[in-house]
Amino acid sequence: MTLESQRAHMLTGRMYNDLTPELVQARQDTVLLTTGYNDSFGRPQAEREAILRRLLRAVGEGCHFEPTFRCEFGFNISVGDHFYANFDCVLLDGGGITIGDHVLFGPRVGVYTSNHAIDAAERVAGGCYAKPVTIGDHVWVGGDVVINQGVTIGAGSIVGSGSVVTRSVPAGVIAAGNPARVLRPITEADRTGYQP
Ligand SMILES: CC(=O)SCCNC(=O)CCNC(=O)[C@H](O)C(C)(C)COP(=O)(O)OP(=O)(O)OC[C@H]1O[C@@H](n2cnc3c(N)ncnc32)[C@H](O)[C@@H]1OP(=O)(O)O
Repeated sequence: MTLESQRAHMLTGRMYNDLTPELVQARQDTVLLTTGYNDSFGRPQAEREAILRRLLRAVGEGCHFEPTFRCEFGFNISVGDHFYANFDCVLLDGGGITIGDHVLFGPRVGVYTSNHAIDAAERVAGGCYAKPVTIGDHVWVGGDVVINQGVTIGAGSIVGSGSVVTRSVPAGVIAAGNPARVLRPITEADRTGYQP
C-alpha cells in the first residue's frame, strides 16, 4: 500500500498497521522537518510559517509553536489563524487534528489521536486505530493537558491544567480534572473590564 492509501485508511478509524515501512519513513521525515522548524526559532515569522506549511495539512496566519514542537506525521493536522502553543507540544495526528482560530495551548500539551490495539498480540503485530480530535475557535488548553482520541472541545472553552480529556467538552465552559469534567459555564461575570 502507498503512504497515501494508508493515510486514507487511518482516517476511517479502522485498525491499521503502525509498523509499515511507509509509516516508519513518514515519521522519520516528520522528525527531520519538526527539527528544522524548532531550529528556525528566532528566524523571521514568514520563514518559520513556510516550514509549517510543508509540515502540516493546513496552517493559518500567525501560527507559532514554541520549541520543542513534535508531531507524528503532520499531514493530518489543520491549524487556524493565530494559534499559539507553548513549550513541548506533542501532536500525534494519525486520526486527524483540527484546531480553530485564536487557540492557545499551555506548555506540554499532548493530543493523542491513536490507540494501540487493546489485545496484546494485535498490539505486537502493529495494530492501531485512530479517531479525530477537533478543537474549536478561542479554546484555551492549560499546561500538561492530555487530549485523547475522538474528543471535540467546543468553541471558547477552557481546559484546566493537568487535565486528561477523554470525552468531548461542550462550548463555553471550564472543564478540568482526570478524567476532565465540566466545572462551570463561562459567563458575563468572567469579564474583568481588562483593556490592553
Ligand atoms: C499559553 C498558555 O496557556 S501558558 C499558561 C498556562 N497556564 C495554565 O495552564 C493554567 C490553567 N489554569 C487553570 O487550570 C485554572 O485553574 C482555571 C482557568 C481552570 C481556573 O478557573 P477558575 O474558574 O478561576 O477556577 P478556581 O481556581 O476558582 O477553581 C474552581 C474549582 O475548580 C478546581 N480546579 C481549578 N483548576 C483545576 C484544574 N486544573 N484541575 C482540577 N481542578 C481544578 C479548583 O480546585 C476549585 O475546586 P473547589 O471549588 O472544589 O475548590
